[in-house]
Amino acid sequence: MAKLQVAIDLLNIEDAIALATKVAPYIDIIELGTPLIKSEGLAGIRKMKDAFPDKLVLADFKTADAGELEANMAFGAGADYITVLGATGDSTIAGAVKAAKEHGKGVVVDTIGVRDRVKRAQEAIALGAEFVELHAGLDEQAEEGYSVQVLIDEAARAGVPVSIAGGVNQGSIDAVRNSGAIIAVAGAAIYGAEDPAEAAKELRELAIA
Ligand SMILES: O=C([C@H](O)CO)[C@H](O)[C@H](O)COP(=O)(O)O
Repeated sequence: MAKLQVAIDLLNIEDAIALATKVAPYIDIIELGTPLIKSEGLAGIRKMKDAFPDKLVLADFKTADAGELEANMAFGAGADYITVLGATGDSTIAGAVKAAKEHGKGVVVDTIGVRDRVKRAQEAIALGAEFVELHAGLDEQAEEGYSVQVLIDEAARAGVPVSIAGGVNQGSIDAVRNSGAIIAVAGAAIYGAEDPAEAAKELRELAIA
């Protein structure tokens, strides 16, 4: 696996920066989760990028419309990546990709709510997305019978660059790596850990094992 991404689903940017400070040595991409962005806005993105100029910062906008406009907002605030929903129309993805090219940044297409994630991932890459996040969100994870294994199996079949997000932890990261995913995304496994730095270190070691 090439990279480890921490998804920060906290609501306060000071807490988020404090967490990122602890885990930064083990992390490649710092994600401001959707609730954090809704809480702190574009100023939160700017504060995070200013605190970590050498890290890639991902703004989890989950954009559903006005792709070019929202991507310009995220990149203008310092984000390196923006997420756009795969469930939305091709023109929204294409608009965000246009903005990304102008800024020298990247679009990540999030498969939340998409029925055929593999097919949509292939379409999103053809539209110019840098990679696709095969993602089961927090609500889907809470549904009975959910297992991250479904995403791992899809990553192995996708044939395009993907990350996996949706309950990735120390128990599953080995399989995530072997699936061919280029990025493992871990949220609760890090921010919910008693010792987030130790959790991130462990995930990093398992990710490159
Ligand atoms: O994107 C996420 C979710 O939609 C809330 O914003 C999570 O950050 C993502 O699912 C990763 O978090 P974990 O599932 O806790 O690893």
